[in-house]
Amino acid sequence: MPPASAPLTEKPEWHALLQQKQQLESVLMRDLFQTDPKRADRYLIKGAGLTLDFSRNRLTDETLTALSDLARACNLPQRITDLVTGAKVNRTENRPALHTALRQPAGDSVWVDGKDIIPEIHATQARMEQLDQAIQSGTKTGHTGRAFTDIVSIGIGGSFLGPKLAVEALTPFWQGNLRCHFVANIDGTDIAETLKSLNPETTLFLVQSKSFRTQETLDNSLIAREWFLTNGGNQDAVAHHFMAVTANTDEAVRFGIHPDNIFPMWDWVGGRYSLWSAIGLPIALMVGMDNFRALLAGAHAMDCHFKEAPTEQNLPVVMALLSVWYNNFWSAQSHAVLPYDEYLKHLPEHLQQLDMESNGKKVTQDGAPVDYETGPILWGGVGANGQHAYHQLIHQGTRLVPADFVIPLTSHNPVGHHHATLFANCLSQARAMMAGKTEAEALQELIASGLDQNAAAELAPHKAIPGNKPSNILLMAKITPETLGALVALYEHRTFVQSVIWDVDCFDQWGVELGKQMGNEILPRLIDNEEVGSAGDSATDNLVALFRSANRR
Ligand SMILES: O=P(O)(O)OC[C@H]1O[C@](O)(CO)[C@@H](O)[C@@H]1O
Repeated sequence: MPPASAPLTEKPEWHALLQQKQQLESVLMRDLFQTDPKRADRYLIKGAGLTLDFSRNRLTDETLTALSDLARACNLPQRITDLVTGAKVNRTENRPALHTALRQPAGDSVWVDGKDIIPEIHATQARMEQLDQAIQSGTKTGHTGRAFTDIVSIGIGGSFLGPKLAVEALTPFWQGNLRCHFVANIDGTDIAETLKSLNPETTLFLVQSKSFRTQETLDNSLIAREWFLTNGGNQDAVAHHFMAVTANTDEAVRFGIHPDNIFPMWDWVGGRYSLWSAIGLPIALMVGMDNFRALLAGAHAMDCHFKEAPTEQNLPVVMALLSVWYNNFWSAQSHAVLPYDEYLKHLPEHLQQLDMESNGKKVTQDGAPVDYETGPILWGGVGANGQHAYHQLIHQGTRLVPADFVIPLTSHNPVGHHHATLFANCLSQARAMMAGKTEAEALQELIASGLDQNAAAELAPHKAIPGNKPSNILLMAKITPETLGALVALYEHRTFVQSVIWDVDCFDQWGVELGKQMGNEILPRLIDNEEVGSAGDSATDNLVALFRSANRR
């Protein structure tokens, strides 16, 4: 028998799954439902306020057991313990990844380099609460004494996507009359358009950057400060209007942020896992600290479920194993996330960074090239709009696109029959993907509608839908801080479990760095007045020349 550390594709559990795939190739899900009336019940699992219906997948109990065996063979239980106890799971950066600690209650202990980090996390939350209360009560105002009306969060990547998702998703919980704006892009339009509607006297800027070295964030913050100074502000007043969240306090102070206005981040929090830290300030200020704590509590409930639930009842583990199943055994190239809730419209964007920056890797933890596919392309958008766009490809295209439908049972906006209609749309899409329509059924329908045999036979192949397309449905009672926290934590753990199976470091992102480095080399060639040498290739040089002539001053 190969040792436990055998490469993934040499493990017997991998081969068992290859056999499963062969057995299931000609099996139709619609038949599985027909022969097993308990299928829907068996594949409905719950945790942390979320319900996962994974019955519409190409699997049987045997497959599920084989997937669980693979997880055990990859040491998943130990790897989960390592994650939550602060082992250095980010091996290439020699760091723990302790986003779970950010949502642990006071009184718990998690140790990093001999120091319990929980007290510092809660002290930071207390500072966030003070700021929230001071803004709400009017004791913290702009430099002229006027109450803040607008918050501008300047950050990108993980310092942007998570807070933006949560602020939008929790719109029904917004307090007071504060408005929140996000600026991320280095396209000047982003900051310019945002500033147009703002009054410098009543605007608070949050510079959000773990490293405080990210060009987009620093350049946008400089423009914001310049705008503030040229529109009635002054150097002393900057301290009233600019705050930062960063792990690099020295740089933030050098930039001009007052030390009292800096909230800490820690190198043991990955950017894309950071909305639970002070990077979540825009959320806390918009929905209040009680709701922010409820968000943390929802995520913590999912952490407990993740640590404690048996593999086949464990929501993130099952979802991750299903992703591996389709990615590695059925050649699915992508995965769709389809939130059937307007408030969750930014979920796919956040998950794109979470999943693709984490698992877009091509070497194992030991640096050996993988001989299997790793992270799929994650995409999606809000339902039912997608039904009138890309669902056609899911139903009748040549590619296999497993999908997650995410839908609350009740709506914050119960207008007319809208929510029932939305729910019906969601169920019908999942059912159509699963059951499809055979050519014989299409033919029968066409003849019944009055078409003659020949015309019906001609049309039937176009109307036949193959079905057998897998999907999950994730439900929650309503979108609340708790259920949102659980949902986002669920996907974080799903991402981690996939990385454990694929044996990749899901907490680094070296690929992003090369583009940043090259960008820094190209920029002077675009803006310096004197002649510049080659950027290294003629294609880049040609376009540098075009840009220079178009922007000659
Ligand atoms: O918070 P920072 O340091 O500005 O980084 C922003 C983002 O840039 C990245 O390093 C690369 O995109 C992300 O991982 C991170 O969330």
